[in-house]
Parts: sequence; structure tokens; C-alpha cells
Amino acid sequence: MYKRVLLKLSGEALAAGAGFGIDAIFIHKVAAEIATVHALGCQIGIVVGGGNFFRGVAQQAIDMDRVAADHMGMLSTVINAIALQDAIEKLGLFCRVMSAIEMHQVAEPYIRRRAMRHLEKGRIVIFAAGTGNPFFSTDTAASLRAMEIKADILLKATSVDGIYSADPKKDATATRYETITYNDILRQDLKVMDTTAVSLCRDNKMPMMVFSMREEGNIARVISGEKLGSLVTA
Ligand SMILES: Nc1ncnc2c1ncn2[C@@H]1O[C@H](COP(=O)(O)OP(=O)(O)OP(=O)(O)O)[C@@H](O)[C@H]1O
Ligand SMILES: O=c1ccn([C@@H]2O[C@H](COP(=O)(O)O)[C@@H](O)[C@H]2O)c(=O)[nH]1
Repeated sequence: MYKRVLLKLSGEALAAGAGFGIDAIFIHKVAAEIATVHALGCQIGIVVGGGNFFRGVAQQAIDMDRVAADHMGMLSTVINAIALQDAIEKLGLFCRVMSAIEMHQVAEPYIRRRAMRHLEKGRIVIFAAGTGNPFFSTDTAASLRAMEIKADILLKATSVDGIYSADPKKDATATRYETITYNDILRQDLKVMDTTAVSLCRDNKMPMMVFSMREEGNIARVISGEKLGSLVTA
């Protein structure tokens, strides 16, 4: 089993069947899976996306200034982080939200050394507000935080069950890779993750796994060391 992981949770997947917002039953299931592996001694940092509320590049932001839209996107990740913290704490675990955008009344500011201390003390840390900068994504934030906390692996839990030769939601003939290299993702321009996130992992030799969080038990399985979805290596 991994000793320390960075788990990237898809915001979009938190909406479950509803397509928007947070599915209350689903988020409690996710929290329970996290609690299961935490009980086995794994240190867990989480970056949560915001696609269930707002994305800077979404159609509804087409007439907006990109920076303003990205600020809205980052704030949407804070909503998800607070909801997840609440669900985790309901299970009796200690959990801290650290925000890359300062909002003292709501969350701690992100300070790397403090994050490390929380993890060492067995607290689950949720990194909110992405990188704090517009023009980035929460996948890039996940790559960055994975490196900063010296995670063993970056685990991307999303709405598809791995990396395909094309977007499986648009192309029924797409085939899934069990393993793939960073360079092949970049060369084939596969959109499962943005290029900044992929190249950051490649340049810093951070292994990455992409798997579906829609199937119950997958988060616990993957953190326990089971190989699901697609593994990305150098
Ligand atoms: N080659 C591909 N293989 C797998 N998925 C792909 C591929 N190309 C595009 N996708 C799409 O990538 C999406 C997953 O990444 P995306 O960044 O959009 O969402 P997320 O990170 O899971 O959600 P959020 O942004 O809400 O956190 C899936 O919805 C899938 O349809
Ligand atoms: O570092 C970051 C992270 C995110 N954003 C904005 O937030 C939304 C939601 O994040 P997803 O990764 O799409 O879930 C994103 O579309 C950006 O608009 C950001 O600006 N900087």
C-alpha cells in the first residue's frame, strides 16, 4: 500500500447523476472510502476539482474575462472542499482544508510546511482553490501538490475508467491503455488531463494513475495498491 498519496477528485463526478452540484449520498460514500484507507495508515492529500459548479473555459463563461471566470472556477473548488471536509469529519477523522486563495474565515491558507505537518499527524488535507492562479487547472494543482508533499503517486479519480486513445464519451471506438507514457499522452494530445499537469509529472518523475470514481470501492482499492484504470509512467 502507498504511504502517502495525492488523490485528485473530479468535481464533475461529485455531482453523480444530477450533473450539477453535489450528490450528498455520493460524497458520503467517497468519504467512507477515504476513511477505510486512512485507517490502514495511508497519509492522504486531496485536490478537488470544480467542474460540477463552474469552469473558466465553460460555455457559460464565453463572454467573461478569463481571469474572472477562473476565479469563479477556483471558488467552486472551495465549495467542494468544504463539503468533503464535512463528510470526512462526520466519520470522526481530522481533516483540514488549505486554500491557495486566502479566505481565513473559511479555510487555512496553504503553507507547505504546515500541510506536511498535518499529514504526518494523520490529518487528511484537502487542497482547495487549485493553484490560486488563473489559466491553470486542478489537475495541474494536483501535480504540483503531489510533488510538494512528496507523494508516492498522483491518483486521478474521474468520470472515466482510464486513459483512452480518444475521448471515450465522444468516440465509441476508443480503446483503453493499461499503461501509457507521459510523452505518449502529450504526443497524441489526449485530453484526459491538461498538458501542464502531464509535463509537470513527467519532468518530476511522479507516477500517475487515472481511474473511475463512479464505481464504488475504487478509491479504496487504488490507494490499497490495486492497479485499476491506466498507469502513467516515464
Ligand atoms: N483520451 C481520453 N481518455 C480518457 N478521457 C478523456 C480523453 N480525452 C478526453 N477525456 C475526458 O476527460 C475527462 C476527465 O478529465 P476532466 O479534467 O475533464 O475532468 P475531471 O478532472 O475529472 O473533472 P473536474 O474538472 O470537475 O475535476 C473525462 O470526462 C473524459 O471524457
Ligand atoms: O489552479 C487553478 C485551478 C482551477 N482554476 C479554475 O477552476 C476551474 C475548475 O477547475 P477544474 O480543474 O476544471 O475542475 C477551472 O476550469 C479554472 O477555471 C484555475 O483558474 N486555476
